[in-house]
Amino acid sequence: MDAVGVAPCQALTSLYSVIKWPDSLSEHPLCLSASPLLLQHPPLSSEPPSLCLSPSRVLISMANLLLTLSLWLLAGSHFVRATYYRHHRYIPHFYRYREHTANTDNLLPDVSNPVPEVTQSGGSTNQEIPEVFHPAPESVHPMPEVFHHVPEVVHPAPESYLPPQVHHPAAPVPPFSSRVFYGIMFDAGSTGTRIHIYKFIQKDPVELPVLDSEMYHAIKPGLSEYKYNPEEGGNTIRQLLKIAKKTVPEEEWKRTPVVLRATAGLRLLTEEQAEGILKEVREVFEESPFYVPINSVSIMNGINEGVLAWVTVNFLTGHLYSNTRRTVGILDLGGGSTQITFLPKSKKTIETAPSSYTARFSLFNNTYELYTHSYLKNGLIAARLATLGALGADGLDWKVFTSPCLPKKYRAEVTFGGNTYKVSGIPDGYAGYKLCYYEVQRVIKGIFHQPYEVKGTNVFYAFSHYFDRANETGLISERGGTVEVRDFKKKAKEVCNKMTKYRPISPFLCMDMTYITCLLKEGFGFKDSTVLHLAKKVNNVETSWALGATFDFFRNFNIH
Ligand SMILES: Nc1nc2c(ncn2[C@@H]2O[C@H](COP(=O)(O)OP(=O)(O)O)[C@@H](O)[C@H]2O)c(=O)[nH]1
Repeated sequence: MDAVGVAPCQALTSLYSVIKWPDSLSEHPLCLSASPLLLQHPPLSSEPPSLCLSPSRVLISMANLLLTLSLWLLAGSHFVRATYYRHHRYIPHFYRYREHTANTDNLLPDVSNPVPEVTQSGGSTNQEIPEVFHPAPESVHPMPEVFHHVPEVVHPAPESYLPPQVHHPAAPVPPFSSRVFYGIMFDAGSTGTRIHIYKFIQKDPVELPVLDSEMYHAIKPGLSEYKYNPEEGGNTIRQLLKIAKKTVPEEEWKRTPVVLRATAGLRLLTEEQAEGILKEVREVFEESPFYVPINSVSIMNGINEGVLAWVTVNFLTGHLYSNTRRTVGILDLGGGSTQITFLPKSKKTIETAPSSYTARFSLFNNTYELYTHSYLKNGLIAARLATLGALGADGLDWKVFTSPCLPKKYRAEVTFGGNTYKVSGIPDGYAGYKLCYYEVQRVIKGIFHQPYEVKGTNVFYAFSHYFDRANETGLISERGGTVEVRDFKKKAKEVCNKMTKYRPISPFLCMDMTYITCLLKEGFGFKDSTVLHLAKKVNNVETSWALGATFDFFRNFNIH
């Protein structure tokens, strides 16, 4: 024992000499039986294989043991600390360590943190609704909460996608485990009601969902035709909901929002008539198995109609959130109203526009100020009636409205907005492009504002009736294409001067093509050489405000 345990402590004897041990301990030796293991070792002395120490030696040994232990502990702690700093001396590790501490304590990010706003808004506003859309290029929008990658199916372009803020706290929350969710948007237009069922995929819980596909179906006539019979109108919605039930898997119904936005058709009705229809739609929605959010059924204003169509088209063409901020303008020719929307390159465009012709909204952390306007009663069908002098002439059931834009022998009844009008060509008079142009001019002149920039290099996408008429007259195929404004004029002349040939397509073709020509040239002020991209779909998704409205539902763009 001396050699093994006590000897190393000899140097510390002076330390122990100051300790006064109790007398009793100094009189009785303490014995520890040697374990079998110890017995295997050769004895260090001739003493028996047990360890007996006098009390004073026991005390000294215990003190030595304690001292040895504390020395080892002291050395150990120095070693550990030295190892820790060696390991964490690199700045990134150090910061990581600090961040971890902050998170553990549930602290808010430091005020000086360069990204707290995004982090906070992403965290608080998007808890309930999935942000639908794109991945932004990292260099520009590193915050995943804000943007999304463009769905591959829909967007071959590398640009990113949208993300507004959620203003629907009551909406159901797809859990992160769910990889697919849906949104149903009804477009209640003046000439028909359409259902758009969007399927989104949450590919990664960190990334924002992406648009996977769209199911589209249309039904005629529009809800405004049911102003005297809202229940019948409700039945058209029921029919379209059946398609939704077939498209959306049953287990998703309860959390799939169903929304309807009405446009010009309902805007043109009296408040009472429109409300009667909307109330009926709400009831139909309530009896459906889908999620019915607050404000799920309403009339959309013209500004939103233009802006949300712009969002759709720029999303589908990959222009949203691109580094260049290059975007395309949109031209939408509905039945009751027509919209023009674009992002001006020149400040003068906004400065010279009436204040109600501009709209601001936020998207991808950017604020856009667009030139946008919706001309009510200047949609293609409303314009037909206006050209004939029939629009608003309710109660004149006996009157036949005539026009040189119609085939001379044509006679028919036309229904729009729940009213029926008798129309005809001029049997003994003249018909043709020039006379027709003169007639349609009256519907446009003095009404349209020509934006400062429209004669410039902006690229415009035109759809709805622009597409339909260009397709019917052979200007473009079903797949779409580009035309110059002068192509509409050329084709209008041809159609008007050969009315018999084109009558089977539509007796209104001359009037429609002439109206489109006049609208583009004298209404908006486009040059003959302006190139228009005509598209019904882009990447298999309908070019309509409906997709933009779905995004706006999930994340409020705050359009104002
Ligand atoms: N393919 C397609 N065409 C549409 C869609 N929405 C509107 N349209 C076209 O636009 C035309 C008139 O739109 P409508 O909504 O009735 O007119 P509005 O009420 O004045 O906006 C329709 O006849 C269609 O040709 C859509 O989602 N897909």
